[in-house]
Amino acid sequence: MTYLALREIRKSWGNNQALDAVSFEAAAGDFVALLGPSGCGKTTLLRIIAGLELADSGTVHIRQADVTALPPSQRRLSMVFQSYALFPHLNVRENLLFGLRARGEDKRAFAARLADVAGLMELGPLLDRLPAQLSGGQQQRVALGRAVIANHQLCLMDEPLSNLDAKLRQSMRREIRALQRQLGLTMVYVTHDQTEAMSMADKIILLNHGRVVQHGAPGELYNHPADIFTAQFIGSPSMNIIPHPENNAAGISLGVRAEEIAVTPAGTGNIACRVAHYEYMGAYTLLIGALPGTAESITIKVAGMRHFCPGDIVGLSWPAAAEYRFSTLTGKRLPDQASHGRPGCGRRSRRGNGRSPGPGRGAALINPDL
Ligand SMILES: Nc1ncnc2c1ncn2[C@@H]1O[C@H](COP(=O)(O)OP(=O)(O)OP(=O)(O)O)[C@@H](O)[C@H]1O
Repeated sequence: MTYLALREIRKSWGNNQALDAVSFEAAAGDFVALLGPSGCGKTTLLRIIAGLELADSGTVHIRQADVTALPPSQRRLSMVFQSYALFPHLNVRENLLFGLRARGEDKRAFAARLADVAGLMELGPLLDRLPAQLSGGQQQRVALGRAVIANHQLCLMDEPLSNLDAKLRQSMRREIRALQRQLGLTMVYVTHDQTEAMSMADKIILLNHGRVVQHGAPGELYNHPADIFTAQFIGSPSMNIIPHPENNAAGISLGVRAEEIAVTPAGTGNIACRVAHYEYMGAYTLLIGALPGTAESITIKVAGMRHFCPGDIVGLSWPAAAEYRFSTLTGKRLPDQASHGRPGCGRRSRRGNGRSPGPGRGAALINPDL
């Protein structure tokens, strides 16, 4: 069942069009991530769903009802903000109960609901503390608890983890996802962090300049990016976009992910590159190379610890199935070549024979003028 539907939402601030005909739907129990770079309109969209901001045009439907004109209090949803928005002078217990009191809900049920949420969020021992006496992670948990205690099926979150350190962020991601599943919440989650969206969401709505660039399951965006923007926004490191090495391929840019490229001896592989530098990351090494005769650089991800000599020439090889072709002019992805294109296939089927460091498409493409 469609739980949330946005239709053709537009919003401008003066001359600045923050949202341009944004539409999407979320089914009951879906975890939807609104993803995109800073300023693309994510928070504005979330606030419009919540009723904290009014759209210039377009409609918001929740549970099949048009709520576009309803105030936030009548939309039956909860929201978690980046800043946590806890009341500093209220202890954890009172922060958790604040919304229930404000809505005049039945006091006889408070104790049981408080006990449930305190248990679920492991807040029991902290109920008498003020927010200032909590760590960032604990404050975050109170903010989540406040959303959960409201017992609304639709939950909106605006970059809820951005104030936490990397390790805590990772564990909170799992907690939020587990909580969302356990309670069957329909979640709309704003983030600019593609890793967060990839690891948590059932569906990603990727925005840029107030428009939906592409939407779909994480694997869909990763394996079948519609354009260069999606290709480079999804995945880490970003997909390499390089000039097509074949002379007769003017107007075509080639996309290859760093993890699909193997380093081969100079004079072999698909293209040659000059080692610029490398970064050892523990489980893998990132090699950053310069493509001779161009201003382009290329990033290669190789397993384990590897050493390279800056200035050295190496070959780079990748399976044909790992290549994406884009129009240099429009940035749109071009249809896969018949030899290896399998539209609609998942990640595994897109790939060829993995990372074979063999000669690839070969010697004809190697630029010997280094
Ligand atoms: N109250 C406002 N008044 C004027 N312009 C605004 C207002 N709120 C947002 N904007 C503008 O609308 C655009 C979208 O902003 P929004 O906060 O929705 O982006 P965002 O994707 O959430 O960005 P970030 O990730 O940096 O929070 C931006 O250009 C922003 O400057």
